[in-house]
Amino acid sequence: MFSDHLAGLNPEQLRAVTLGAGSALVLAGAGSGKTRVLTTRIAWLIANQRAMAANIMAVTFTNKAAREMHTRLSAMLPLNPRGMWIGTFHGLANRFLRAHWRDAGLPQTFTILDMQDQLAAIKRLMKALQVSDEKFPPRQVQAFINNHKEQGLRAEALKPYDAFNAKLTELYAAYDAQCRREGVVDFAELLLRSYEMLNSNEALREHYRARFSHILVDEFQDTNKLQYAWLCLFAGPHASVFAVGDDDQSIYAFRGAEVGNMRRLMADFQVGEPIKLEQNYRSCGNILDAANALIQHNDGRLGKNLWTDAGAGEPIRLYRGWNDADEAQFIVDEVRALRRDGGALAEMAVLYRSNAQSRVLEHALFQAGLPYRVYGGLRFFERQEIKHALAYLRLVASPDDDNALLRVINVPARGIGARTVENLQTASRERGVSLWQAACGQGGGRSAASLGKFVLLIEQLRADAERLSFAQLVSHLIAASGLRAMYEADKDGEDRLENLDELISAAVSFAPEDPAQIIAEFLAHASLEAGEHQAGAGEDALQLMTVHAAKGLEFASVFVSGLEEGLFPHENSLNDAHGVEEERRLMYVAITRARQRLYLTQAQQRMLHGQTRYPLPSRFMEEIPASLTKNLSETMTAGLSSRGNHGTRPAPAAPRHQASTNAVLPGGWRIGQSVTHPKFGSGVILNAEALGEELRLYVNFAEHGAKWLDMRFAKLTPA
Ligand SMILES: Nc1ncnc2c1ncn2[C@@H]1O[C@H](COP(=O)(O)OP(=O)(O)OP(=O)(O)O)[C@@H](O)[C@H]1O
Ligand SMILES: [Mg+2]
Repeated sequence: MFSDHLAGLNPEQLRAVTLGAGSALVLAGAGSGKTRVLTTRIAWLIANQRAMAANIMAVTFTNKAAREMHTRLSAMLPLNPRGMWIGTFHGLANRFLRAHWRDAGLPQTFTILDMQDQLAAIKRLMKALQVSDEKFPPRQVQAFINNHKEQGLRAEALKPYDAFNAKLTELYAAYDAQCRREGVVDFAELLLRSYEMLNSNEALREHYRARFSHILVDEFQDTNKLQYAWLCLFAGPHASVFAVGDDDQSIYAFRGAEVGNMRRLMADFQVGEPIKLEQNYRSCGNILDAANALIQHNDGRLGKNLWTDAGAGEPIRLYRGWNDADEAQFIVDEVRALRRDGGALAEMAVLYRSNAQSRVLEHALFQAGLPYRVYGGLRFFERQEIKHALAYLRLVASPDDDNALLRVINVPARGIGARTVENLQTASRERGVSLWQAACGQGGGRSAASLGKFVLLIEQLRADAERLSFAQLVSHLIAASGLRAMYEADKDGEDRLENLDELISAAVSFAPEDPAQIIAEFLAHASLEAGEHQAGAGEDALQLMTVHAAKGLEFASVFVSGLEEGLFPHENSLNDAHGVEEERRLMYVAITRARQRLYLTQAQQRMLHGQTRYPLPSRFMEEIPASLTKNLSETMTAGLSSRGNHGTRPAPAAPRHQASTNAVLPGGWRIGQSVTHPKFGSGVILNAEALGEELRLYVNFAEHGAKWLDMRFAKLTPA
């Protein structure tokens, strides 16, 4: 019975799930059941004939979340998920453009450029236009283009205010022209193009407005301006928009997301009072108290209270390693212990602020033989060998795809040199045709022979595509292109071969919406997929990811690592209050991922971007009441056995808390060392910051209290 699914809900949740027609906003803290309410509402709408699957659009934040929603819905209802539009903004925009490729001015098999492809396309363009990449760093050009697209602004709409800006605008226009010529779209373009189409085509807009009577949006606080405008085009005046969000978890302001959209939604869709959910079902009391205490340091919150009846649970565990390897080793040891007690690795997550931090953690995990998966690192579909194979596939689908052609024209090496490629590019520019067409028209000459073979290879693959099944085609193309042989000949190619085989498996299990479009659909899937396809999926593995990637997820045990000033909060954020507040919301997201156990770890010495740093503990640590925590670095005794052997070994006789503070600083100073100052008298070094040649020591003087000293000037001597 469907009512069973309603039985476990609390009264506010039940009210939200069963609201009548009209729009609503659920504004509630982490773990209060927003996503659960949203999913249950979809099922309720269908089970009660308020809507049919085809009338529903649900926007989720990640592909993973979309899949989970599918799974939960299928469990609640006998349902064909196909009819329902559930996905990310990008995923849904892609679906829309596939259905209307002609009106969108796109080839039927248009391909999607991911961020790397886009950067490559920009570099290529700048080279052709002879624009200096020193004056105009390609990444900056890329950011310029994407930021404007995300605000819904085309190059023509911009009003350059100086010469530099004018050049960027010109590059933006030229880049868009190149994409149109090649029939490719980047991520931001998916949304902008579909937005423009719906905006200008009334018949189409009315068609969709008549169709989608219910539009549901998860993580609404992170929608940006264009996404909101996009939603408004799909949602006619009679649509019920059901949005759930949490202003305290808004973590994409840097990308243009606006909490202001909540106010806009309330005005545009006549939403009454937001529905509040106050019971947290995810985390134990200590964890929740820590999250509440932390977020109270932010100003201008909409304000919410969260409570739980789960009991206080365990204390939050703190650990301060004496360097980053020590911190990583601590995590490894704890993970092992949790596992011995029966915990599944998949229920444990290690979170970090920046991707660069994962390297040290990975190293420690690898040495310990603990299986792990990194989310949002190098994604499966971004691996070199996979991109090569996909480029061949893209050429089969549309040989005019210049990006794809350039990627593999000489991979594996087949004697087509840079000169030949330049000639091709010149010919293509002069004649206004794609590189492929230029290649087909190339006559005579020795280099033309190898080019001719390449053309033949692609033509042959295109013919093969007609008779082979999709999976056969992928397998055949990996062999016929020479990619397989190339990696077989490479003594380190084993992993890459495994990945290529994994690609074949992905092709075998891929289910297209429209079998006639399987290649294009698969390519789109590969561009949009967020890395859940890593080899070894299915194996129980520890989860590693950035805090951003952890949004909406939950785990029994969570380690938040690298809690140091400059790292978390990130140094780029420190100059303005808004920056620090956004970092604090990010910390709030991190803490609230944990159900039973939370660890907060940091290192006193860290190697980052090739520099050794001696960071201060993160201010966020101080914002968590000590009564909720237990400090493991201080209760640890002389042991040191498993963790003492990373880097400089601390003095063996020292108790743990001294050992862990025994890093040697520039100039031979040590944390914990006794010192004398001519004016302040005797004291102990508590902390240090090093920036290049500069060293600052934080010394606690017996008579004058703690002070920061700049060691370029301070006359400090060992006691
Ligand atoms: N009424 C309930 N009874 C029991 N468990 C519940 C109830 N409501 C939600 N939960 C559980 O609480 C956990 C958190 O729910 P959910 O993920 O929907 O929260 P959320 O508000 O979306 O969190 P976040 O803000 O992190 O996205 C889930 O495990 C969910 O199944
Ligand atoms: Mg959620």
